[in-house]
Amino acid sequence: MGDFSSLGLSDWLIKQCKQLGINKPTPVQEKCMPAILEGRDCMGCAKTGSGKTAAFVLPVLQKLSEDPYGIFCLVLTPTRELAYQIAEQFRVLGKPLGLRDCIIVGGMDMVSQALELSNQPHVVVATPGRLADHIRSSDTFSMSKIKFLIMDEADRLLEQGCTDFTKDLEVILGILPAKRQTLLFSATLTDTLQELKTVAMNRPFFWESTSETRTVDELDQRYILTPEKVKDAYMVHLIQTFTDEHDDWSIMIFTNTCKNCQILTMMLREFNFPTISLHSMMKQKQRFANLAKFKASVYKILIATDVAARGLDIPTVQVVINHNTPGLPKIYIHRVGRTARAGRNGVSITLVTQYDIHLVHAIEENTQTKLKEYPVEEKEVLKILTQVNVTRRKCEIKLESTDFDEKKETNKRKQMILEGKDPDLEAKRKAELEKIKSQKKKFKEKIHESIQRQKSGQLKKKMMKRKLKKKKKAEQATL
Ligand SMILES: Nc1ncnc2c1ncn2[C@@H]1O[C@H](COP(=O)(O)OP(=O)(O)OP(=O)(O)O)[C@@H](O)[C@H]1O
Repeated sequence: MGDFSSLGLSDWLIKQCKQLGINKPTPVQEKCMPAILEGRDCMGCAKTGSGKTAAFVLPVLQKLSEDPYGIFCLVLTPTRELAYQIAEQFRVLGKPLGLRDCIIVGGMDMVSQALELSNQPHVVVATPGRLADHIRSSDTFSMSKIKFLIMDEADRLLEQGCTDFTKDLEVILGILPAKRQTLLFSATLTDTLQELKTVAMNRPFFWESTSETRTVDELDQRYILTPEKVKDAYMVHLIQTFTDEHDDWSIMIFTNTCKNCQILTMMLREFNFPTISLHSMMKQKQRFANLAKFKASVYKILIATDVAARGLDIPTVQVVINHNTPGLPKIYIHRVGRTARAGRNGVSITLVTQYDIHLVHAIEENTQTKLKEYPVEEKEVLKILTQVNVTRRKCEIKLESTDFDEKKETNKRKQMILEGKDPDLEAKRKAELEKIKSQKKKFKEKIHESIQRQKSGQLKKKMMKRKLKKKKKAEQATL
């Protein structure tokens, strides 16, 4: 493996890297940085925690130092927390340049963001929705001269998931110059390669790590097969065991919904575990504050939805627990990738119900890794089962008495308004659709009934005929 200077990095940047303990380039850095410094587009696909951020930050800073101006580089990323983390890397590594960065994410004050944008920062790190809002509503900044467009977690940005960035990306790409370098990075690029190629067209250099497996070797991947009703007890037992055995540990727990995230947090607090949550129904400031407290080990357990599944780099995380089995292998790869980063060891434990076994098979096939069973003293789990389930129910009742569901409804309405939809009209449409669906269902049931009736009528007739035939035969025989 070469060193940073043989890749073309300047001494001042190498010195900055050393200060952060970055001494030798990782493979993704070694392969992608020369191509980027050469002026090529680049798509880098490397495992979680393998240093993809520095693979694009370092060459951008090198180029910026040769010709500094604003706005030089735009980084797009799917989550707000990740935007802050990337901006921090730029700021720390680019300190000697007096780098000015600007973070444009939802949930924060739009006016001060607009002001920062108009001051021509060198680097803008943004989530697509908020940046597109600024482009639509203001003409006080220009991105027509940017040299670099970077899409971190590029596959997530380009896929049409529950948060669809397509429209916002169209707006953003519309104001960027055609002559630019586009850099795309993720641990799971290959699934969306074709879409990505349409964004990066300048002789793109594509690099993917050659390893057969898609997760890191340092990660011990485990599962526990459990009935749905015993899941929480297993989780509490696991946390208790980790607490007893380790002083210096932190755990990330992933769950499927904001509500579940909230309930599990309340429940673990009832058991006196230092727990904090992160999900999209929280106020943005609270999200940042909770993440900061977790990073600083004030709280040792973070319960999150998939909003925290990608990119977050928290070296103290030794354990990831999947409270639900992720429906997609890609999501699994990112979730478990929050531990065992940069050569460290880590454990992931996925709670699997009988209905999720096919999902585990899909994960194993995709990652080319076999998950091993995590040994647990079942007796110990059963001892706490009733207490855990009663506590959960108590927390559910407590949450129901708050305005959590109402807030969810309000958030949904807000989202619709932002998407240019009328929530009342949408509700009416939904109700009409439901009506049509139920009418169709009734109609189908009626048809089914009448066919059944016809069939049974025909059957009766056949039976009658058979009876008559038999009777005739019997009469003829007696004659
Ligand atoms: N060359 C290096 N040597 C040692 N550590 C490094 C090196 N490059 C980066 N790191 C450190 O490795 C950690 C993980 O890096 P980074 O967050 O960039 O991973 P990533 O590949 O983007 O992961 P993910 O796919 O989860 O987003 C960071 O703490 C970073 O400082």
